[in-house]
Amino acid sequence: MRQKLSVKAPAKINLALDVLHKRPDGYHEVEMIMTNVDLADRLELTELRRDEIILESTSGFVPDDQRNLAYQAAALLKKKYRIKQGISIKIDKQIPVAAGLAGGSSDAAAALRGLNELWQIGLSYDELAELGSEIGSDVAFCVHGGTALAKGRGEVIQPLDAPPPCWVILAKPSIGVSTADVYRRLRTTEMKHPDVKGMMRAIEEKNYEGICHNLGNVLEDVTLKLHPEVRQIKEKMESLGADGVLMSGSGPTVFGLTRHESRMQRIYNGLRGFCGQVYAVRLLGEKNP
Ligand SMILES: C[C@](O)(CO)[C@H](O)COP(=O)(O)OP(=O)(O)OC[C@H]1O[C@@H](n2ccc(N)nc2=O)[C@H](O)[C@@H]1O
Ligand SMILES: Nc1ncnc2c1ncn2[C@@H]1O[C@H](COP(=O)(O)OP(=O)(O)OP(=O)(O)O)[C@@H](O)[C@H]1O
Repeated sequence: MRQKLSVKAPAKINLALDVLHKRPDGYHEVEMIMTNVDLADRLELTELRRDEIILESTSGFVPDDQRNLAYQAAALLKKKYRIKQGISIKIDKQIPVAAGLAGGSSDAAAALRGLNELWQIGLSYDELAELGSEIGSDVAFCVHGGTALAKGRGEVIQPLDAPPPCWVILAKPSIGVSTADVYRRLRTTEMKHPDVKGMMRAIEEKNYEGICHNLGNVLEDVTLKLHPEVRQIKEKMESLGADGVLMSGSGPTVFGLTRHESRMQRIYNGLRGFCGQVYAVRLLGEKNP
């Protein structure tokens, strides 16, 4: 019987994103607080007799070859651990692409976790995260999942407690944003830094109001200037009564927080039709099993 495994790949949002400086290697030194939400892709991994990697996805927007980050994860493990078995990766894509929600990174991380188990390689999450950061800066967080402070270029992970439960409304306009372009346009001397320590304290104290108060992302201004429709979505979400509103990552997805189901419904309904894709999901916040 061929071995099969199904792995979940949840999206992330950045509750806080600060950039300290640009590094000599071209990356930016960051301090970010990331957490998972229950919008997820699902990867079905099936062993193949032939030594090859086959990738399919339900989305027309993602590559199905070595450009796919989940393909790169499988290729990396095969090369490093001299795995001779082939693998079929089927991605049921639910996370919008190029959205600031780390869809590709989470698929890569899920492939690493799943193949580590399927091929019985025996790596720890720390080891998988280190490998994953060769693929992208967000992959390390996605290997661990849950809620974490990420430093370095995003690959140095310090786990945090889960924030208190709440609804997260995600709104993505019908544009894609290039992360590299947003970082390139960032002027590190003109930034309003978010209070990352304040956010960590609020999470530790399970202080929902404190979390809403400390939301901040230095990349937001860059993307808002490039795409005024992102600002319109922010303003709309605020006027519909979200307690805190912020752009995730390099955007363009904007998220809003509320604890009340009736208000979640109001925000969700108010945004549908106004904006490309809208989701109402829960904060996950807990680490991957
Ligand atoms: C915006 C965030 O998603 C927030 O979580 C991440 O910082 C970006 O993570 P990512 O998409 O996994 O990023 P990568 O694929 O590693 O890098 C894409 C590009 O973004 C820029 N980049 C990324 C991370 C970082 N700390 N500094 C950077 O300057 C680099 O130009 C890089 O070429
Ligand atoms: N499995 C994948 N899922 C989505 N995109 C992928 C995948 N593999 C490669 N890509 C490519 O990566 C690019 C960015 O996609 P992704 O959805 O990961 O962006 P993102 O949500 O902005 O990521 P981040 O928040 O980490 O910056 C897309 O243009 C896509 O072509």
